[in-house]
Amino acid sequence: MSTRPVCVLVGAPGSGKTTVGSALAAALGVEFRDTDLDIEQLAAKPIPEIFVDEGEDHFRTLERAAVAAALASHGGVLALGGGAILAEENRAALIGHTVVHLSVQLPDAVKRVGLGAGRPLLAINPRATLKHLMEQRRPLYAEVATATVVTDGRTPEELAAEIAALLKP
Ligand SMILES: Nc1ncnc2c1ncn2[C@@H]1O[C@H](COP(=O)(O)OP(=O)(O)OP(=O)(O)O)[C@@H](O)[C@H]1O
Ligand SMILES: O=C(O)C1=C[C@@H](O)[C@@H](O)[C@H](O)C1
Ligand SMILES: [Mg+2]
Repeated sequence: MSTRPVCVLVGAPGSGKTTVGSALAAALGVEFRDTDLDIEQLAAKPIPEIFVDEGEDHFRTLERAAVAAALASHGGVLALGGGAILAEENRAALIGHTVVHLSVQLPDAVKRVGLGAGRPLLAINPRATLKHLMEQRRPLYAEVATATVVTDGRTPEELAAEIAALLKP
């Protein structure tokens, strides 16, 4: 039998995929994996450096490979990068998986992301760029999601408990 994630988390930057995903994995007693971290380990450098040195297209190529590998081999909670759903190949690969969309509105996303360093796509005019990214991607998150959890004003622990309850058969 092939291994598949118990849950895949998707959502905008700052939606809490990494934070809630770690808490959810701990609550379920399974491993947490994050394709952003997989890519950084494979490239042996942080994502902002990949964007600067090789460009976004190269990052997206690494990301498609990381998503396919993780979906095929990870049995725990899997967080995808915020832009992974842009690739049709990734959206198709998610069909048949349990995919939770962590939804967030702009005010909470801005508070959480902080509009500082570390997110290369938000380097210029961060608030307007984040707003645009979120509007462009909202239908794509909805397309792949089997459930949507509203995260605004809620703690990562509350959200992890809610998702754990959703996953119960
Ligand atoms: N529900 C929440 N309430 C308050 N703060 C949160 C919540 N979820 C995440 N945060 C905080 O927001 C910041 C961003 O969270 P996180 O890195 O988990 O987002 P992400 O969805 O993984 O983003 P990215 O797409 O950039 O990987 C972190 O500092 C985290 O502690
Ligand atoms: O929203 C995005 O496109 C990104 C989000 C992060 O998770 C990283 O995957 C990277 O910074 C790109
Ligand atoms: Mg993350």
